[in-house]
Amino acid sequence: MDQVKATTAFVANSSSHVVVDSAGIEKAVENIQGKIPKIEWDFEGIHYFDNGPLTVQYLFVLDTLNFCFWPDKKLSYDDLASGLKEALENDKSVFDADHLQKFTGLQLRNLLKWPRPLPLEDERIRLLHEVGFELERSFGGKASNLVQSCGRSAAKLVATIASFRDHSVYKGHQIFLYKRAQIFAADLYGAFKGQGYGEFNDISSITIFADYIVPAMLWKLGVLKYSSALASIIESNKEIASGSEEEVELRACSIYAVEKMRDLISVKLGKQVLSVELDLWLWAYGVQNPSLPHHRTLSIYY
Ligand SMILES: Nc1nc2c(c(CN[C@H]3C=C[C@H](O)[C@@H]3O)cn2[C@@H]2O[C@H](COP(=O)(O)O)[C@@H](O)[C@H]2O)c(=O)[nH]1
Repeated sequence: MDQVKATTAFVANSSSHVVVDSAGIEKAVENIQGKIPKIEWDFEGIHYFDNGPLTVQYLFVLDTLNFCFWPDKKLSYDDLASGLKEALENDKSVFDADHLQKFTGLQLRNLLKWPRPLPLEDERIRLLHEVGFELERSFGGKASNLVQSCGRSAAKLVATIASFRDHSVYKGHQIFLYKRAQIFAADLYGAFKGQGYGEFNDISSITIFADYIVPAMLWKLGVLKYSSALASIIESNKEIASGSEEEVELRACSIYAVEKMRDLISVKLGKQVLSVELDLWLWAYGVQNPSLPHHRTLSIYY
């Protein structure tokens, strides 16, 4: 994902609200002491897994909907994953491409057993329809065919589903962040343990997935520093507009900072680590620390 790495580096070098702190990176890497805590994919025990194509369909639907939970104080990513899992266990055809194209908001809510409208529910439905349509049109209805068409390249997979168009224009430059597209590749890699549908020759090209948890964790570690104006917006839970300089900097600087951490780990500790591993570690700690303040943006990307 050279595009993601190059354009987020541009943001980190031009930023006004967020600073990637080299001393913070050095300290964080020193503290790791060569032992990045190994977090298992599905450490939460919430995901569907049958080692076959239906798991790929599940992960594709999951990552189609993997954004914006915070506006509902009770809703979390876990509710989405476990709701989709249960629905699939009850009806193996629930995520067939023709069904995806017909979903209504009420059906999705019922399927997740959620008593009120989901945040950005109309967008969630629009995306399900779009994904169902594209799967049927180009991949015989199956996400597993889409994955196979990419010949074990995570970068090609991300490019193919760049319909999860996650990019912004920042100071006149187009910036690529591709959170849900990259996390789909990482979910396959994690769920299938790097084998079968999860085998990629270029998994090291994937960056972290810039959501609202990882930046908060990097800030807590001292790797990211905020301007005082931005710090007070985040602390007071004030919304930050999607595509604003602040929002792009938070996400892009997170990606850049973790790539720098990888470089430093390689130089100092002689270890090659994947961004996927660093992401899961940072995310798992962040998500288990609900008092950690995070930025709030209404977004279909994360
Ligand atoms: N960077 C990054 N962000 C991730 C994930 C995951 C889940 N990945 C699965 C992979 C292995 C594990 O077993 C996980 O189950 C979700 N998110 C994001 O978090 C936010 C939800 O937070 P809250 O509202 O508190 O539930 C929301 O933006 C969501 O998109 C990740 O791995 N990395």
